[in-house]
Amino acid sequence: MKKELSAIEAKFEAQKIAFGPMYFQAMVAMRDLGVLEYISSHRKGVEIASIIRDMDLSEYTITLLIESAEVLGVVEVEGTIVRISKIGFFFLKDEMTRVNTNFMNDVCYLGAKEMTESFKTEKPAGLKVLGDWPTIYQGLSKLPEPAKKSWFEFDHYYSDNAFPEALKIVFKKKHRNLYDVGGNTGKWSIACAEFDPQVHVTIHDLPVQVAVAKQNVQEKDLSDRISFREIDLLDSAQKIAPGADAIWMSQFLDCFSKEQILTILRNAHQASTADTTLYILEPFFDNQNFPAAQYSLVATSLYFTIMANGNSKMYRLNDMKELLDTAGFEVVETYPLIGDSYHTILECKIKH
Ligand SMILES: C[S@@+](CC[C@H](N)C(=O)[O-])C[C@H]1O[C@@H](n2cnc3c(N)ncnc32)[C@H](O)[C@@H]1O
Repeated sequence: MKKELSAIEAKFEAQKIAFGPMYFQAMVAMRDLGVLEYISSHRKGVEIASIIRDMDLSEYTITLLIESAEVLGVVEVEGTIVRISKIGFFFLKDEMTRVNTNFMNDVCYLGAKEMTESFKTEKPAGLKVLGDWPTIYQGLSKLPEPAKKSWFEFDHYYSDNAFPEALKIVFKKKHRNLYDVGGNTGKWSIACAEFDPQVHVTIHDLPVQVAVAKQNVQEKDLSDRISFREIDLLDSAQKIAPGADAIWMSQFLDCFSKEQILTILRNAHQASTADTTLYILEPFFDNQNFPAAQYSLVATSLYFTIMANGNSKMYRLNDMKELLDTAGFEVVETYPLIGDSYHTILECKIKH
């Protein structure tokens, strides 16, 4: 059973919420000013006076950053010596933490102030700080820097980890014709074309994204193996064409509300026969091995609220299975937490 907190402990926890954004920015500053790296490079610890002497920063800056980091457990201070802690090491060196921090800072931070408004209107009220689009998807390829770099690093970090194992799973079957729905920059489609020399892939995405994917495919000299379909899958009049052996949706359905997911799955259903396999790759937040994964995925849902479209989120595994069932699909195989990733693949067929 969870230990009950004393009133003093609970009040302290509440302050962590109250001041969280300030500490977050202090750690970003400490990282970006190079102070954390400097401390980390002295593994046994370093005199605070030496940091002030060696770095082109004031005593005020160094001492306040160290005081903030000590509160968070990012550094340990003993007398006049400071050293990096295990938490500090992960904040500085761990790739997932770096990608998440930059995503929060460059894409989400300014817009997060519009959280209440976003929930009230179910619109991404924070998105206006990046551009004037109804959802972030119309603006992805035109995001201002550094938001664009951080958005794509975040998206690719998670899907890239899943792709090597996913390729082995998908190509256990021979697929001649594969649709990559929400194909984004074309990474998965290119990986498929390189993995199986006989497969033909069609990227389905919004026009702005298709333009970027086309360029990437041309650069890889794969234009005869990868085609494009400009499509807005929120418009149920725009039908997915029949003829696919496999329909692939990776980190795609979490971009939509449950009602919208049903519309999209029904669209996939009308394009499917008994020979079509639908693959869904998603990081479901309730089947993760590590608490850091669930914590990150729920925060990602809040990004969808304020910046992406105001009504989508990361889902539970069973939510997705129920939506698939309602749309007329059965899950024939579940591949949980494939490879070194947070993703599960649901392999689906139409119900007879
Ligand atoms: C989070 S990205 C996933 C990218 C890729 N599949 C991956 O796993 O990295 C979602 C993709 O869905 C596309 N998308 C969003 N709304 C869409 C819509 N209404 N119709 C078609 N594609 C859409 C976006 O443009 C984007 O490329």
